[in-house]
Amino acid sequence: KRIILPPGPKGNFFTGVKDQISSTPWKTYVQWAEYYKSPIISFWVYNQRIIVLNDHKSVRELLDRRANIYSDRPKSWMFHELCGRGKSVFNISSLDSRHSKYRKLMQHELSGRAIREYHSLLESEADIFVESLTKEPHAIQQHLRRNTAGVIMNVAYGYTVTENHDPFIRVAEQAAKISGWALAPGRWIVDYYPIARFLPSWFPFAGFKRQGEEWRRQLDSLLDLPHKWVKTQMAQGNFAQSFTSRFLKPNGVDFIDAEEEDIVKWAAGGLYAGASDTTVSALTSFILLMALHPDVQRRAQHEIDDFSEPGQEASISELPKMTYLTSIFKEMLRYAPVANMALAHKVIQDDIYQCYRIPKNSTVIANTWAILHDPTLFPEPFQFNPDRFIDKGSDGGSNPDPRGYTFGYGRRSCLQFAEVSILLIMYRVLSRFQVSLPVGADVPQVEFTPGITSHIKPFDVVITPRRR
Ligand code: HEM
Repeated sequence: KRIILPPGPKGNFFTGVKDQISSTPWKTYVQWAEYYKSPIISFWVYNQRIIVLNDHKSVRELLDRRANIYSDRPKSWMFHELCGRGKSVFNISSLDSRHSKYRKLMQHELSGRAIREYHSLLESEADIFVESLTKEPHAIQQHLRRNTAGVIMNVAYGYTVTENHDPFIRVAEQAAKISGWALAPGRWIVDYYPIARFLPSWFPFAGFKRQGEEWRRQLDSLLDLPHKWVKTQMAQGNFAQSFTSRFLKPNGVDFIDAEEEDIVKWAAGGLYAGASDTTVSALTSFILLMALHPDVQRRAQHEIDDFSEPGQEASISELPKMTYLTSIFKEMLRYAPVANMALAHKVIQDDIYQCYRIPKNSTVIANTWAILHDPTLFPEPFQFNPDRFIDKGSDGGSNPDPRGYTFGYGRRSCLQFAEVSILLIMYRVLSRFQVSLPVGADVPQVEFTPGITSHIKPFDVVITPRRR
């Protein structure tokens, strides 16, 4: 067979197909895949060759099985270089030795058995969440944000968030805002013509350079702030154990290597960035979907009631045994994917897949949304139906587990910690509250926001305490 590039639209000589991509690129890519009769498509955006994988087979084969060459990240010159974020957990090149060091540290602390260490923290933050929701049921978004930040700030720095307008949360939110501006696609000329980075800062068209330098200063100090706080607490002998403290003082001995300390600082910074918006998005979807599907909610509550006596809560380790609750969790991640296209990967050497040539340095995007809405994998994909994950035995069959897609791929995939923290809040909400639409309200259409992290567009729900 002739080895060719995957097919795709040609676009304009200077900008490629930039102007043909809608605000929901995952849908545009599905249309192109259908038009070109190939699940793998390729095109240019400015000077970047993009390859999009729209089916589960190519994603598994390339991003997972060939992870050794498909786990790099494409470079955003504005964010990585000018704003100095190239060392962040999400952006670091897979060829840099830091990449495997970050992953080892994070997996050691936040995957597998290690997660058990955090059960009591998760339980006490969930208690605070239930109490706040009982007092102010209309402020659900604030409580979800507070819960997510409370958990991750404690895990990363041993810092206890005491109020919704906590100063450390403001710091982290400011960093997230600046990152969003610096990463805005198509906004910075230097991302597409990297040679522009050599312009002197005073040059008339070099506003981006001055902006990058200013953001770099701000982001550096936002990253330093919580790290320095932990060090001060440790010096005073008055600190809670955390990801940072454990690595700064392993076995009670002071850490002295500046490079290793820098690695810990960046890894801890990555935890908040990874956890905050994603967890809030998943839990918001959960609340809205429960209001829209009272039958699903009722069935989950029956299951929960069978597991624990009235007035008692099941422990975290019992949650995975609740098969219907777990099915709701999977269906919510499938129906309303938090990250429709994960994060972009980059391939570091020329490769061949089927009859296609995948050139070195291409940006490779997994269209997670397309896979999770593929009717051959998930029949009636636009229906919210947790039953699809209940094992129906040899004749019924069930749909594949969406967690294999929604948390990303290969050597860039997410940490397991996300799962347990979300499942616990789902359980507590169903056990203690009733979620419904306001009386007499029309059933709203489910719509999604665009962006790297997608949310269901909010609508009014009523949350009332539930008696068991
Ligand atoms: C619903 C919740 C979450 C979802 C859907 C989610 C999804 C993702 C996705 C799609 C990626 C990118 C994978 C790729 O590039 O292939 C990722 C990476 C990552 N996530 Fe999550 N995430 C969630 C929660 C969390 C939480 C709670 C944490 C921290 C405790 C976290 C930390 C990370 C980290 C550190 C990475 C690393 C990436 C890298 O090596 O580049 N995430 N996640």
